[in-house]
Amino acid sequence: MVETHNLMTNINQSLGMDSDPPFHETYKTLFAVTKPLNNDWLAAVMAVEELELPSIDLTWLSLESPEKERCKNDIARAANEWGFFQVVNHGISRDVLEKMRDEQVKVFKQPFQHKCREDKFMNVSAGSYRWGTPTATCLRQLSWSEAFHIPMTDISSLGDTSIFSSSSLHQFATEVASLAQKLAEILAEKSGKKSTFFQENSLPSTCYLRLNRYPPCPIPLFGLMPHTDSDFLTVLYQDQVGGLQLVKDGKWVAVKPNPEALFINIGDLFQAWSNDCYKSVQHCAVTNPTKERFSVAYFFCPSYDTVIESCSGDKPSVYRRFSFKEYRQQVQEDVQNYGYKIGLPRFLV
Ligand SMILES: C=C1C[C@]23C[C@@]1(O)CC[C@H]2[C@@]12CC[C@H](O)[C@@](C)(C(=O)O1)[C@H]2[C@@H]3C(=O)O
Ligand SMILES: O=C(O)CCC(=O)C(=O)O
Ligand SMILES: [Fe+2]
Repeated sequence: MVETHNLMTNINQSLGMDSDPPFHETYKTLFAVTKPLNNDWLAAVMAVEELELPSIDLTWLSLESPEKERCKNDIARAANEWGFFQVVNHGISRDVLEKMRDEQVKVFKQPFQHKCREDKFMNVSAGSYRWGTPTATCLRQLSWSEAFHIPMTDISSLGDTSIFSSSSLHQFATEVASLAQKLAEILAEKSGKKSTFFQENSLPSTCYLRLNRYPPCPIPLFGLMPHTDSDFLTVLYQDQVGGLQLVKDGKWVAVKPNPEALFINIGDLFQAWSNDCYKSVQHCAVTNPTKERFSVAYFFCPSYDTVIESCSGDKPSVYRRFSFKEYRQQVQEDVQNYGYKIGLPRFLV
């Protein structure tokens, strides 16, 4: 592993690729102590079956026909059985998606030192650029990726001094936000909850975009550690490379990429609010040995003081009442204290 590390460092330096975060240098001791081929988890990560997620054609939603109701039912069923699905004919044009991707590629190509700057150059809140896992004590705990967390409020105020082109991000974020809202309302209606809840409680200030880049990695690692999302739902726009995996019926499966689709997953808040009707499933990203991979996630969140009441019909509440603020704080505290998120089990009745 030490040789691989040296080789990669030399290649990167000779090609002048100083946009990559210094993964090899920073984690060289972890590379030195891990024997990848003997690790079951590495083998498991690589040897999973590739599946196509349930695909839902949103064209039907704009037609007043029996198919509209069938489409809504398909969305609810996928959220219940998989917690994940893909949508096609989602109404976001190829042009908007391509501009977003071009922007993302351009921003990550900036020299590493620039990406770390927290001034007008990036013009996003401090701490929005992250890479690797500072607390990792073995390769298994390392996320081999870099990311920008951009709150929606920052997107609307990006100025000309920022490296981000505000129009590409703004247009993408606005359209994805309205898609998220539409899907959330359908899911609320189908689980017997109030569908106006999201108009009342979702504020752009808490929603955010996460721009992910997964550099190629010589050995199989997590690009993003297994986790569930802490929001209501997430819309993911990913490229063709593949690497997203999720748990289905207790087994890790790989998601087949689809350039025509956006990928939707249920977050913890929806699982709690729907009283376990919809599933917030564990997912992760794995690295590719030769190709870099890009994805953008939009996290649909309510305002911090929104109270999540877990109830549906006659079924007793699975979770106690909690506010989004309380949930976020608990997740942050757990990540800090234990290095991982505990999530919903903390809020069981
Ligand atoms: C170390 C961690 C930070 C994170 C929770 C986790 O245990 C693993 C994944 C991280 C992630 C990725 C998606 C979302 O941005 C996030 C808020 C989430 O729910 O899982 C973050 C968590 C975080 O930043 O606190
Ligand atoms: O990049 C991916 O495929 C997954 C990203 C993700 O899960 C996240 O950003 O929360
Ligand atoms: Fe996620």
